[in-house]
Amino acid sequence: MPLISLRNVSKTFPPARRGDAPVHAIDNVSLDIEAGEIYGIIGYSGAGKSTLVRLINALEKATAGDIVVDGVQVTGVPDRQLRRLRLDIGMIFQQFNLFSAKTVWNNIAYPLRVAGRSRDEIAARVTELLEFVGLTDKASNYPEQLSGGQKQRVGIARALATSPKILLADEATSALDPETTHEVLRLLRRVNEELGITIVVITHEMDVIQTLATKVAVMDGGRIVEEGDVFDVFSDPREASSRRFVSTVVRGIPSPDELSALRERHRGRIVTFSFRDGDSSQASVFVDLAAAGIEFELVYGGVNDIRGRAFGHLTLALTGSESVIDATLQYMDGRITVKELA
Ligand SMILES: Nc1ncnc2c1ncn2[C@@H]1O[C@H](COP(=O)(O)OP(=O)(O)OP(=O)(O)O)[C@@H](O)[C@H]1O
Repeated sequence: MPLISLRNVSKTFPPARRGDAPVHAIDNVSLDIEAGEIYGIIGYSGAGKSTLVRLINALEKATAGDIVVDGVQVTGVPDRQLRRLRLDIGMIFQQFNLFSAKTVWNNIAYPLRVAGRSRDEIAARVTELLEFVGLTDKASNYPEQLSGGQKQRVGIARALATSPKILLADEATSALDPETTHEVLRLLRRVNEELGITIVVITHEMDVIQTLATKVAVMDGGRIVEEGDVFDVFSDPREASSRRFVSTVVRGIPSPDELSALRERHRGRIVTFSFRDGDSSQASVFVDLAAAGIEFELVYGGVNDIRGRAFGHLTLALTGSESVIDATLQYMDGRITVKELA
């Protein structure tokens, strides 16, 4: 059974002013997230990502549909049961949301105090968490004395305090520079691998999904337009909005404008060779072309790696005898995908 399951869930906000239309923030979304996954939700601002997550931890009530988290029906449960459910779900935020007047220690201890744990229990747990996030020496510092990356590590420790099964990360790295982002992503991966916690990552940054997630859903206008294994969505995005996101981190097939710029700078026929894990190696492209005596120049594209699986689109300018090029491309097509750009 999935750890998080949404069936035909919708959330409509009433209009802000009389006469305005209601906002369909979530529109008939169905989604399953299995225990142990790192599940990415990507989409532009306003796509409905935060609302989706707020529905999962019951900060918002769905207008329609069913949400089940860890076997508990979230929709329509009494408040007492919701409090228990929320202990099962930790959350981290873009702006960290730490208590500025509390030390690092007290920030992390806070949810344990709220949950009524004993002093000894709190001391042992906070010590353990500080060690896990590498901030033992900062226990008595205040948030303003920390860097952004350190603040987010405190946020993660606080979110983990009550040993939740699920961690929701809402744009958790969007306020951080690229290097600090990678440090936080590495920590999140440890949270998943070492503690077995299921993570739902909301972001508009495709590279966060590429380095962290195992599964991804692409949201647009309150709907999930594409969903699947990160490798599949990155290597072969089917929907236009997924293709736009993927193109921010993967150089695919050149756009018409890029193609005319390439034609100005390069002689020959412009051909894209696309390959995915499991296809015969991309090295064979160069071997086959060289064997046929065709000259080639790599003009666009690259090879991508997602968790050890490779895919890419290599666009080459080919020069040589027309008939030899035709025959060679025909021979190569089928073994890998060959597309001559018009
Ligand atoms: N409390 C609310 N009342 C009215 N409308 C809301 C409310 N919360 C969200 N919305 C609307 O719902 C839509 C989805 O918003 P949401 O914040 O979920 O998107 P998002 O993908 O998380 O965007 P962002 O990345 O900017 O946070 C938007 O049109 C937003 O204006």
